[in-house]
Amino acid sequence: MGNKVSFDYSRASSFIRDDEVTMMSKLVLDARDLLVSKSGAGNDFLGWIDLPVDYDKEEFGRIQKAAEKIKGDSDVLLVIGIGGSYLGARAAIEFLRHSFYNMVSKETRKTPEIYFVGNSISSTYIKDLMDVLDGKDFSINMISKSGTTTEPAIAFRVFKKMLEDKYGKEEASRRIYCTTDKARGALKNLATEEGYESFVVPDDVGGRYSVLTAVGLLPIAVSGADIGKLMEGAASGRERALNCDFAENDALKYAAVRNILLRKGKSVEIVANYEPSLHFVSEWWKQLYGESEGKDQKGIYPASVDLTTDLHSMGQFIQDGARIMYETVLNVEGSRDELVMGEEPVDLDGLNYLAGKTVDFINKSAMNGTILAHTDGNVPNLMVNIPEQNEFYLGELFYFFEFACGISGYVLGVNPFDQPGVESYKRNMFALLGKPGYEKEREELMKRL
Ligand SMILES: O=P(O)(O)OC[C@H]1O[C@](O)(CO)[C@@H](O)[C@@H]1O
Repeated sequence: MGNKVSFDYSRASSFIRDDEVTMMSKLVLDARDLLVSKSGAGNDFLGWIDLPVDYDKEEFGRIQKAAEKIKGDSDVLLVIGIGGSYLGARAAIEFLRHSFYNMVSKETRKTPEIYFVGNSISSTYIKDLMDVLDGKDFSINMISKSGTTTEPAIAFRVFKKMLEDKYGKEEASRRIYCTTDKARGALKNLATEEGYESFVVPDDVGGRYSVLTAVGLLPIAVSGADIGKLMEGAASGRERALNCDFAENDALKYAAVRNILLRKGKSVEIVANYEPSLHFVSEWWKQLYGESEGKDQKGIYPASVDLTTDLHSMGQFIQDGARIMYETVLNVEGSRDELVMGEEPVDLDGLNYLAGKTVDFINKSAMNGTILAHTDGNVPNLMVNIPEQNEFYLGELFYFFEFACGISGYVLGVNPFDQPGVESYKRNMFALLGKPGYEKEREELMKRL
């Protein structure tokens, strides 16, 4: 087991020549210069680069205090947000805490149940969540950088009313925590007006790069995870990303290799995990790379599978379908818990050959067998090794992917820090909903429906 998050592309060596890596390393090093000198496209949004070492300590303390208050007075925390305003927190909590976090008893867990809402527009989901809250003390962390996103705003209106009906306006206002812009937006205005405790999404940190701000840190702290260790891990990832030469720099190597593969026609990257608790790390990663690189009719389509689960569904396509993808395995080297297979006196299920083996050994054998099978099926394999599931390594992992993403976007020739494409659906939705100011668009769209 290693002692850091690391990247290994040795199993893709039959698809990538050393001289290709040497050539690409020059582009990648230029991209790093562009990024750290803050002279490239999107340079208003590079606050995440130094966050692990240069964050607001006063606010960090307030986050920890707020988390303690929520732990003390709430059975449930609702986290309202969408995209970068929820995926990092959800990824971290699922990665770090019990697989059945909300279901284990409060005595064992010692922290509130945590539910995520405002990441869809489903009335069924909202109503069902209201049932879950029945009779429980709860608080809300409303997270929106812009403060105007429709999905979380709808959920907030519903649950704010529920909170006010239950506790009265004054106590409700002490149970609402807003994470938003420091000065602008409807949510900031509301927070100021109602006196909600507020945390800041810095101007120069975009949503998908915001997990190490209050956006991620407050819910993660409420779950009982150590946010100090998370920042330490990110600082270690930053140190290596900024200062190591190419040969020792995993983030640069990952950015280089994925651009080499793209230029060979591999336009889909499938991130694969073998631990269900990494499902939302993949979801977080998909937003990071999808919004950063998918523009100007370019980019690698970021996809994900949970294995071995999806070997029984998507496995067929990966092994044998159109050869458009490469696979990046998130390999947790040391499993958190050990389970040894027992021996049965009569071997009716035919599993006695596994007696005495750990379930993790079986999982790793499935992983290694799959990697070789997929490689034989012409799917280049990349590995991101994670020594174990703790806060430190998660911090390193977040930073590794964020840094590599900025570099990779520059090598691709796009601005990795904007997302102009996400406005189109919003324009149409507002027009169809009859939002003032969208009358002309509405007329046009109605003719097409
Ligand atoms: O935090 P906000 O402003 O509500 O945005 C949420 C998400 O919506 C997007 O702006 C896309 O519409 C993402 O980039 C962002 O993470």
